[in-house]
Amino acid sequence: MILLDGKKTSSDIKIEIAEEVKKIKAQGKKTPHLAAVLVGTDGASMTYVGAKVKACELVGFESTLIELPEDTTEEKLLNEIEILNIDNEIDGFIVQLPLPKHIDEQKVLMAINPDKDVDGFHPTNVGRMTLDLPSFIPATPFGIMELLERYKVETSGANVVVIGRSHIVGRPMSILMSQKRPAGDATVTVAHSRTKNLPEITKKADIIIAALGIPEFLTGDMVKDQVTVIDVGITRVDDVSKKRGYRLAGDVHFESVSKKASFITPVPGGVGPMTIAMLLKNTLLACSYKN
Ligand SMILES: Nc1nc2c(c(=O)[nH]1)N[C@@H](CN(C=O)c1ccc(C(=O)N[C@@H](CCC(=O)O)C(=O)O)cc1)CN2
Repeated sequence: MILLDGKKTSSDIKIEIAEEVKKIKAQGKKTPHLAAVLVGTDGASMTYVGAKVKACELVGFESTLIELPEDTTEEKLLNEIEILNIDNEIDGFIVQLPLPKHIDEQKVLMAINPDKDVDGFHPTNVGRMTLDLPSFIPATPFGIMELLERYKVETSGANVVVIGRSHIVGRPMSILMSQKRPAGDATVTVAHSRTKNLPEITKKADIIIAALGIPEFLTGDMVKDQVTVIDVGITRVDDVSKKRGYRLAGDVHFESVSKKASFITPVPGGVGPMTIAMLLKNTLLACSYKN
């Protein structure tokens, strides 16, 4: 079993990006600048936005963090987005999800200028990606594709099962893996909460992408030997034996599945860090349009 090491791979990518930034600065060109908008004080969201800001510092990007209170109105948030849309210093920005329930997420994401939408969530970028046109690819799917490619996992003609159909992971993954691209050309099945006899489907999969947000849902008896498993899930499960009072669990029961898998991502240290690295790659691309 080979571990698809997202922590090491994301570090390699950040080193590559840092080298690119040094060249950009040496040429007197604009330094990439990423902004992040955080609404509220959800612990996980604060961790992830903090990691994005720290990653920017590491590679030499400029970064701006806008923190708004939990009770921020939708109108106030939309105003902040419009300010970022017209600020030429900002190359790309993200609005950290999830948003508080009183705010319409889709309306907020559609307010982001597609040319600055480094999350790749705007319908324009989703449409462009679907039509094989240059676009920002959502960071988590982008990171999964990069992992599969760098570890040379065979995907052409493979039976891929994507479990979960979210707009930010499952849906784009199903599109990307079916496209003619490195780590693509697969035959894709999208499973979800309404899928019947899921174990019969997963047992036939060469590659499984688990992105449904149910801790340790996928177990060893649900997969075949030599399967490749990508665990997108990350749930904080109470665990008093841990310093932080919780442990991180993926959607995959690692102990039983890793006994059968040929490749598997760990949680933590798999897809998560890749999400951060690929967001930086999207920001570098956004900035390149100006340089
Ligand atoms: N605007 C966005 N919101 C959210 C996105 C996104 O891509 N754009 N994705 C997720 C959260 N996410 C990025 O924001 C994210 C999740 C996990 C990690 C990560 O590195 N996890 C570590 C463990 C971190 C911890 O200690 O909890 C790991 O898996 O090793 C990075 C980014 C939802 N929101």
